[in-house]
Amino acid sequence: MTNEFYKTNRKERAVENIISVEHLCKKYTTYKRESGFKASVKSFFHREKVYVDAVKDVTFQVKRGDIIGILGPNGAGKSTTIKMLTGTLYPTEGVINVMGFSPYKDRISYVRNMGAVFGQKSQLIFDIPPLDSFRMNKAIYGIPDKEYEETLHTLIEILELEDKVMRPTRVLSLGERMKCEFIMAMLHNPPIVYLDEPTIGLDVIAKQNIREFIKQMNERGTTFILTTHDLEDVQQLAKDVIIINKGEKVFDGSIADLRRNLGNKKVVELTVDSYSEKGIVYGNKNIEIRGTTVISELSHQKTTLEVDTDVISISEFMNELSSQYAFTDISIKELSMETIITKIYKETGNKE
Ligand SMILES: Nc1ncnc2c1ncn2[C@@H]1O[C@H](COP(=O)(O)OP(=O)(O)OP(=O)(O)O)[C@@H](O)[C@H]1O
Repeated sequence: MTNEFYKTNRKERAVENIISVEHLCKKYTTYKRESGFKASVKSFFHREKVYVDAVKDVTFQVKRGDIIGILGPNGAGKSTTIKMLTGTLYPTEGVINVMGFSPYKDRISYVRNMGAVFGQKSQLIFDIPPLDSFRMNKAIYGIPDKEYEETLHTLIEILELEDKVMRPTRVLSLGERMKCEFIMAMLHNPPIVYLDEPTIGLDVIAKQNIREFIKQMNERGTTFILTTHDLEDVQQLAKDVIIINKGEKVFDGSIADLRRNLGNKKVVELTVDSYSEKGIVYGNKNIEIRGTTVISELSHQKTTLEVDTDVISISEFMNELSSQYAFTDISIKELSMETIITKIYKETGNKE
């Protein structure tokens, strides 16, 4: 399977592009440093340059009102892409157009139109209550009093933070703090909000609260660009996904497209009767049903199979299975998102 295989483009919808990225590249320049005192002294006089192609010729568009998930393994170039979109890094090559702004060149006017939440970097001041940090942003963005009061009231209510925003930030839980980060990013009511790992380190309930908030804000019109390693974030939120691997875009489309591109596969979990003469023999990987492969054997009796439904229909598979083997339980599921993403990372990460 070639990388081209994944490059199905998202269908054009009859709404305007809010972000247009053309042939974006970022090359970092660093210096090689060897360890030891002698090498340190030497590097003072001569430093060998090292180039890192973090983003290579990436092109995509985002429609107003979308939630786009940017996925990729560690070091793929996601944060670099987000930093170029927010204007904190300049591209080495290529063009970014966000609502007519060039993020890096028009930084001052652009920041009024976008917000950003970085899961690993706080915008709140630790020793003062979030409310004071919010007031600081009110002043920075020049938000009129009435608008500020209304937006703040709405955000505090949706995020259920009424009794929290007056306590010092340092005493808040991670989940409460993350909700306050969202208020910081959204007080000036930006049409676009960038989220870099917004649910990192949160418990399942806090994650769910944040996801519900993002959904509500999206229904009110905010466009979100989200990078995450949490596939549940993507499944629950993202309308479309862009996958980057080794700096290159390797997929751009919906989650349904992603499944289709991998072929129509189902995962079958079988529990076999170990006492039956017809039972699948433990350790036997040669299940002789066409389009079927054993992907794992959890125990003596539990086996997981992958069935390619382009080769054999599920009813044919069931007929063959029951004529050849005895089983006591069966479940048939879609390929998990994790399996799909792992396959894509592997298949697109191996080339040089
Ligand atoms: N300032 C920098 N100087 C040199 N190389 C850098 C710099 N920042 C990032 N890189 C390199 O660029 C590549 C892409 O990094 P980036 O942080 O964009 O990846 P990522 O997809 O966000 O990864 P992760 O999921 O681990 O956060 C990596 O190889 C990284 O080591």
